[in-house]
Formats: sequence, C-alpha cells, structure tokens
Amino acid sequence: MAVLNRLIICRSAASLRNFCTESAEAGLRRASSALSSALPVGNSKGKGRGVQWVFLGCPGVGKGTYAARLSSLLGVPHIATGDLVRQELSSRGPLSSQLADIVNQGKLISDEIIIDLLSKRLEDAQAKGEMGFILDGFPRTVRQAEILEGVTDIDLVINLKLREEALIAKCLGRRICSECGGNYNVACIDIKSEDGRPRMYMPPLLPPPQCESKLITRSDDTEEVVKERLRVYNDMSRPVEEFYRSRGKLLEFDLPGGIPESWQKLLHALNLDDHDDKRTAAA
Ligand SMILES: Nc1ncnc2c1ncn2[C@@H]1O[C@H](COP(=O)(O)OP(=O)(O)O)[C@@H](O)[C@H]1O
Repeated sequence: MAVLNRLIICRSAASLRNFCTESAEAGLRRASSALSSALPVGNSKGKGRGVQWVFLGCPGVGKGTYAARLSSLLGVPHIATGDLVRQELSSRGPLSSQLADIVNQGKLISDEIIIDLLSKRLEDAQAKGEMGFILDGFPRTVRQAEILEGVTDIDLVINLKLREEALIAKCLGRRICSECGGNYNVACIDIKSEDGRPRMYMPPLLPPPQCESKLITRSDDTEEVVKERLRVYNDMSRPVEEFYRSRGKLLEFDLPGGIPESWQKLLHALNLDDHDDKRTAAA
C-alpha cells in the first residue's frame, strides 16, 4: 500500500522531483537528529568535556597523521569518516557495493549516509565514555558543516595545507599494513626552492621489517582517482574553509616539511608546546 501511495505521488515529473527532494530532505533530517542524539547532552564550551576539533585539508595532506597524534596527546577520539566508510566497505553490508563505486570514482558519499556512519561512531564513543573528538574528513560540504554547527559547538578547525605536487605524490606513496593497520608512505618528496619558496623535503615513512611484505594500497589512491578527489575537494570542500573562517574558527597551517618538523610547529601554533605528554605522543 505504501508503495502504491508513493507511485501515485510520483505521477508527474514535477511531483516526482518534489517527492525525491522531500525524501532526501527527510532522510537528512532523520540523520541530523540521530547525530544530535549521538552527542552528549550539554556539550557546550568549557571545562569538563574534551576538545571538539575538526581537521580540513586536501587528500594526502596528512590530516590522519596529525589528527591521530593530537588525539593521543589530548585524550580524545580521532574520528576519520574515510575510515568509517572503509569499515563499512569491508563489512560487506547492504551499502558496501554502492559505496565502493562512489569511493573508487573519487566522489563524495551522500550527506545522509556519512552522517549516519558518524552518528553510529559517536554513539559508540558515548557508550565508552569517550569525551570530545577530533574529526578528520568531516565536514566536507557546507551542508555537513551547517548540520554539525546546528548540533554542537566546534572549538577549532585546523586547515592543513601543502603544495599540490606534494599531495599527489603523497597519495600515490601511501601504504597500509594489512595486518596491523599501520600507515606508511614510500614517497620521498624533495621539491627544490623556487620563486622565493623554500625547498620542501619530506622523507618516506617506511614500515618496520615485519610489515614490509603485507603492505596494501587503497583502491582510490590511483593517479586518476586522486586527481578527481582533488577536484572534488576544490569544488565541494574548499567552501567549508570559508564557512569556518567567517566564524573565526579557522587556523591555517602550512606544513613546512616532514613529520618531526611539522609536528613541533603545529604544537606551537596550537599553544601546546608545553603539554606534558607531548614527547610521548611524538615518539
Ligand atoms: N564527510 C564525507 N562526506 C562524503 N564522503 C566522504 C566523507 N568522508 C569520507 N568520504 C568518502 O570516503 C572517501 C575516503 O575518504 P578519506 O579517507 O577521508 O580520503 P582523503 O584521503 O581523500 O582525504 C572519500 O573520497 C569519500 O568518497
């Protein structure tokens, strides 16, 4: 009966458009309300809750690396929506083949699905008593940013930046250990100084011997797909930078080089130089 009603509603092209729009809107409203419930009640600014930070930046810039380090430094979960998508893909659940097509073309997953995945992760965080979060890869559209802004206070948004030639090389050099999940990079980036810009040297981050034979490459880290992801970033995610800039929340951070140098400068920019656990996290 419900199906019949829908068919009647969709009789004309105009009503079909309305129905589809309404349906997508309704799905997004449901996902937003799930996101709101997945966040702790009364999560306003102040002591008693962990930081609520967001990392923005192009594919390959190193969001995952620095977000993971900061999350262990500050004791808050690092939530990467790309990881949530990859978990969903490997679970071979009902969504996985649809998601695999989108990811392997370098496109974005719908706001509704990504917000559902994020809500589930935040619910788990609540259940485990985790406080705060560092989001990596979310929000990626202005719509996602508006929804997040509607349900919680984001304290700070760190926009990581790196030259485009380095981004592509870093994505193509990325390797993951299929056994321990460790992230490595075999690219050695050495961009000569030019037009007043300093030389940039980023040494490879090689795996330990026990991981060497188990390295895999992400299926979306091919040159063609990386270029498409960069295009999609410029199109859909660049405006998110302005969204937070206009709210005074954006910290721009140009990566100066490899991890040791960049990490120290990032800590300085975040006023975390004297943080007690700094050395442990950086080890
Ligand atoms: N917030 C999001 N909105 C839509 N799609 C997303 C989002 N986060 C991740 N994805 C999907 O997962 C893929 C991998 O994400 P991620 O690991 O963050 O990649 P990247 O290295 O491009 O930053 C993206 O290309 C996209 O298809």
